[in-house]
Order: sequence, then C-alpha cells, then structure tokens
Amino acid sequence: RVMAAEWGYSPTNGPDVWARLFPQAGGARQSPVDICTSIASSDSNLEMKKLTFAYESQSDLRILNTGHGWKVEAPQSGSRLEGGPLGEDIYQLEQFHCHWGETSAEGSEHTVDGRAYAGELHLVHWNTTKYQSFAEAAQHPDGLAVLGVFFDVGNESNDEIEKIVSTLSEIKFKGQFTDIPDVIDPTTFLPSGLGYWTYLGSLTTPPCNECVIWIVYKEPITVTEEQVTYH
Ligand SMILES: O=C(NCc1ccccc1)Nc1ccc2c(c1)[B-](O)(O)OC2
Ligand SMILES: [Zn+2]
Repeated sequence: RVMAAEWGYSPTNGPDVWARLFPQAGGARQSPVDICTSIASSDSNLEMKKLTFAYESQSDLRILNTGHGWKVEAPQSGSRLEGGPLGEDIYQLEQFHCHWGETSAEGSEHTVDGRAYAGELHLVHWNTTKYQSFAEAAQHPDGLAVLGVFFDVGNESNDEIEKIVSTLSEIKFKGQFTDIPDVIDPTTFLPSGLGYWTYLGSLTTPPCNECVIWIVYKEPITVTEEQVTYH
C-alpha cells in the first residue's frame, strides 16, 4: 500500500495535488481566497448582530511545531464567540496557530487585493450549540468559526506573540511540543479596529473540510520580522 504522502507545499505534494488525497480540496468553497475589497459587499442590513467574543487567560498552554508553523492548543470551555455572521450559535475556542513565510513579503494564507501579509494568525472555534466535539463540528458547513488576523512587520514587537515565539527554540522539529509558562490572553491578539470581511470557506490545509465561517479582520497587528519568519 502506498503510504499517503505527507502533504506540503512543494510541486509534488502541494495544493495542486491535495485533491488526489483529500477529495474536499477540490470543492466549491475552498480557502484561502484573495479578498477583492472592491467587490466585497458591506452587509447593508444593520440588523447583523455585533460580533462579540470573550476569552479566559490561560497559562501552561501546550505549543506544537506542526511542520508548517506553530499551533497552541487552547480549548476554553469558558470562551464564547457569537453574533455577526454566526447566527444564534455559540462557538468555543479550540486552538490558535500561525501561518508564516521565509520573508516578511509572504506568509499569509488570505491576500487582500492580491497583497500577501507577512503572516496570519488563526483563532479556531467550533460550534458548541449544535455539535458535541471539534471533530464532529468539522464535518458540517457551520461547524467552525475562524478569526484571521494579518501580521504586518514593523519596529515594535508584540508582547503576546513574544510569549509564544520565545518558546520556539525548544521545539525546532515537527511534532515536538512544549508548555508556554506565561499567561496568554487571546483577546490581546485582536486588532483595535474590529472591521472584518466574512465568507463561507474551508480549512486551508488538508483535509480541507468545507466547514469554516471565516472572519478576517481588516486591520493587521504589528510584529517584528523576527517574530514572524522562521529560520
Ligand atoms: O484541525 C485541523 N486538522 C485536524 C482535524 C481534526 C478533525 C477533523 C478535521 C481536521 N485543521 C485545521 C483547523 C482549523 C484551521 C485550519 C486547519 B486552517 O485552515 O489552517 O486555519 C483554520
Ligand atoms: Zn490556519
């Protein structure tokens, strides 16, 4: 039996061939997308409820080297994301992770009018109103809600991101994990301007399940070059 090749981003295992191993990657609502600001329609019905979020601060969260970046496991039964495009359901934080590149000119998954950012943070939530587990939620079109926050490279470092990337020297290889001793409050990752684009999409990586209500903030947060490039 041919072992399922590790998916990645090379010509032989990258996005163009994912659909061979992961059928959903060939679907009709695949992410990421290029956000064309000129055709993005603003939701005229002002009844769209305000998006609200509430997080706890946690310490000793486990951080994992995924081989494509880092991921912090942060299941928070006390967290709530609701309103905006999420209807009447409540979504709970499960994990957050980043996508980055080798230079500050690339790295984000989504692009805005063709422009890539240095990186992108994903805060992943699942619908606890309708489903009993993350894995179950990931099988449904309204199962996950992901907040996307772009990273812009500037001169000031981001203290909260520093708490995370300062542990990366301990997890140099894929599959390694360690604990983040500091207290992390996910609220601090969000930009001050809360304007966002939203659309129905998918996981941006295999298995590419078409289960994500994307909420991508317009305003990036600023980090330093070191905080958002891997070496
Ligand atoms: O959770 C993931 N895989 C494991 C899995 C377990 C159970 C069912 C399906 C998948 N992947 C994943 C989750 C969320 C996001 C992404 C990838 B992303 O697109 O990178 O940003 C948002
Ligand atoms: Zn992601």
